[in-house]
Amino acid sequence: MILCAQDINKFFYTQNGKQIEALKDVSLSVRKHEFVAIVGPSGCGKSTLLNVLAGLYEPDTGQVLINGSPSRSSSVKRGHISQADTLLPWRTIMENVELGLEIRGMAKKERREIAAMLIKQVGLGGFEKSYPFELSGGMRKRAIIIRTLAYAPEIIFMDEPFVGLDVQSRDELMDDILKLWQETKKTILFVTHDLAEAITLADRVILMSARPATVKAEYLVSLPRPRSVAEIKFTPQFIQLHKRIWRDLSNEVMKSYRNEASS
Ligand SMILES: Nc1ncnc2c1ncn2[C@@H]1O[C@H](COP(=O)(O)OP(=O)(O)OP(=O)(O)O)[C@@H](O)[C@H]1O
Repeated sequence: MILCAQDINKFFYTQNGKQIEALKDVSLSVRKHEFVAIVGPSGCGKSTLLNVLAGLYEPDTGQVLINGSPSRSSSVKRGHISQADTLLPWRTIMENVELGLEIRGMAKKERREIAAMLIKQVGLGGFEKSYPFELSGGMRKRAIIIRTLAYAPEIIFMDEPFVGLDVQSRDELMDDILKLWQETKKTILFVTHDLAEAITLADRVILMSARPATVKAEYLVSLPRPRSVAEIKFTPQFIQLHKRIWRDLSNEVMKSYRNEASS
């Protein structure tokens, strides 16, 4: 196991002192090279869980181990891709993609080679000298993803990276992620509210309950790889699995509505 979370509990406090229980007794583990998607009702605690797993938030109780060491002090290189557009507007695409390598002190020639290879791999060749504002939303997301891949993290945490993209750009980006994952076999933890996205990409889908989030169920996605985003959703296995998880997810969404109505 590359990542192991045991009995995680996490609370927040609002400005008027109200306690919000975000995570309750969450335990899960992730194998090296595995692609795991986390789904659940809106507001259940998915992002909080990802941030705790990535070591960005300290849990109130429980622990997260990455390669056997506490997540916050582990030396395992990790990448984090959030919903936000985090490209630096004053740097070209090449300069953005090589940013992590530059911070780590890699020589210019070497980092340019790595960045140029990744830029070509995701079809951004020709845009090396462009600035982020000159690219479409999908192209910018691609640049963000390869900027993370450039410094070769062992494990990547992705929080709804396709938010705000149109369907076509999202599908293209999913194909890119599938291809890059197939080639690099990184360990990926991916949070999404879109079940089809989760099944298309992942080896395993973890369903979180309505808040406070606990692990409600896990589903193995044994669809063959390589996968094509355009075709996979029409296969009987995909439809069957989607129906099964959808039923369980809908129950949690209804619970979440009821909780909101009664609070
Ligand atoms: N920094 C914070 N301070 C206070 N409350 C917070 C904080 N971060 C999250 N919360 C609360 O914790 C709960 C879980 O939030 P979280 O963002 O993890 O859910 P989510 O499942 O990722 O939501 P969505 O699907 O809408 O993105 C929510 O009730 C949210 O308001």
